[in-house]
Amino acid sequence: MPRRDRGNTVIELRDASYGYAGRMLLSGMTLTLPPGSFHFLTGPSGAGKTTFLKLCYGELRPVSGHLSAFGEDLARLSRDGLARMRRRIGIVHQDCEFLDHLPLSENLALPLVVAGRPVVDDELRELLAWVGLRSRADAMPPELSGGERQRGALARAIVTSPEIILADEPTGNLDWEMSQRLLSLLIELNRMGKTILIATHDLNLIRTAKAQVAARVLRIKDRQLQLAGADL
Ligand SMILES: Nc1ncnc2c1ncn2[C@@H]1O[C@H](COP(=O)(O)OP(=O)(O)OP(=O)(O)O)[C@@H](O)[C@H]1O
Repeated sequence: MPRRDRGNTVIELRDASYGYAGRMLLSGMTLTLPPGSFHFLTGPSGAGKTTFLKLCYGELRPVSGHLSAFGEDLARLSRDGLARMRRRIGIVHQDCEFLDHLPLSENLALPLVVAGRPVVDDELRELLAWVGLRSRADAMPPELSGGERQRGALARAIVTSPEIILADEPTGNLDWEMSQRLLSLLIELNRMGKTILIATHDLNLIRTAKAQVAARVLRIKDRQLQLAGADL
């Protein structure tokens, strides 16, 4: 199926708003995420970071305004169209849930199976090695440490080669060394051309990233999405 990208936006919002049960949470959001860009999303707990990511991957739809992904208006996408769009997005969820009765390697293969794509063992092994989990392929998820789970979740998010990675507090429960390790994987993905958006509270992580990559910081404040200044 031909893709109708405009080529210069991965995610675009124009005056988009969202609220739960009639209570406005995010309003008047206007933003363009170009391909290959690197953004952080910050804001106090409860500000709406997870909600914003859910809007970006079509789990939620704006109550007003416009949101498009890869040039396609989410409001006009059919179920199939939405499923196709989601395959182009890798999501690292805050709780990085796995199916506990399947070994890590099979958890990683699941998105490929769901997408009807072949599972190539060598490629899975290579991906596991890239996130430093080569020796954990047969481990069951409950046996994994917090850092191993987060790296496993990142591997699972990118196994289908998505164009953008949305990560929700990917270093939330990690020590500083492991946070830096995860960040360096995300930076490497960005250097390969992937668009990255990371929700985080961790200002040290943002400072460390900004020393290595042209990262910009989005902040949710007073229900508005703002581009933060250079003061972080
Ligand atoms: N399904 C829902 N129904 C009603 N309210 C919700 C729902 N999901 C989230 N909220 C509320 O919306 C607000 C924003 O939640 P969200 O999880 O997006 O914030 P966040 O910035 O990611 O928070 P944190 O940093 O604590 O993870 C919170 O007040 C939350 O209670």
